[in-house]
Amino acid sequence: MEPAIQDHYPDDAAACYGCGRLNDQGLQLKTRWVSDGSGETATETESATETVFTPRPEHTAMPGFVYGGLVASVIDCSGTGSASLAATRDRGIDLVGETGSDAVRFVTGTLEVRYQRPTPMGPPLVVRGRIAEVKGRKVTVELTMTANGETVATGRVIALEAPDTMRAAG
Ligand SMILES: CCCCCCCC/C=C\CCCCCCCC(=O)SCCNC(=O)CCNC(=O)[C@H](O)C(C)(C)COP(=O)(O)OP(=O)(O)OC[C@H]1O[C@@H](n2cnc3c(N)ncnc32)[C@H](O)[C@@H]1OP(=O)(O)O
Repeated sequence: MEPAIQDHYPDDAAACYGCGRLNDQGLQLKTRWVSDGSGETATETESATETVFTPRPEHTAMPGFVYGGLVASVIDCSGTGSASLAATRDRGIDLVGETGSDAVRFVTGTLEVRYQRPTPMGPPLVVRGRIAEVKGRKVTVELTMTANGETVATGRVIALEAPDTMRAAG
């Protein structure tokens, strides 16, 4: 399995509620390139990322259905994680070891979510991300969330490379 980008954020960038590996109360989302099964990472044009999360009872909107804010959170960090994967690969950085500090870090500039149908509570939510554009410090990612194979939400994240001043503030 491909490494999760969030396992390669340095400790001072690993507290995010959505995807920080050091946030015990958080969702601890993990985002990876989808490998094509051949052991090779897919090529630029066909590559996609994947983030999988199974909602918990406290993520309920109404009995049987997932809260939309949780859906947005999962799409959000899938987007920033995908942006980080893309920029890290573009710069030729290898992700090494179990945890590390080798990922390029991104924050959310814009988050758009379109709720296509009610999201059922129970099955894993699978988010596929496609890198639409890499432009300097800005990466645009288009995302689709499915549950039981049906699309429940689509989204777009414009992610910006985190300025050093943000890290100091954290
Ligand atoms: C907030 C604290 C975070 C601490 C992070 C510590 C470091 C660790 C980092 C990562 C670890 C993992 C964390 C995952 C995070 C999960 C998701 C979140 O919850 S993030 C929190 C919510 N987001 C914010 O609070 C951003 C608040 N906004 C800002 O700080 C700035 O607006 C920022 C950094 C996003 C952009 O400011 P500029 O000064 O870098 O950007 P300019 O140089 O003006 O523009 C560059 C290009 O980007 C576009 N751009 C700028 N802001 C945009 C925006 N908000 N939406 C879309 N495009 C934007 C511009 O139009 C320009 O595009 P053209 O090159 O002309 O094509």
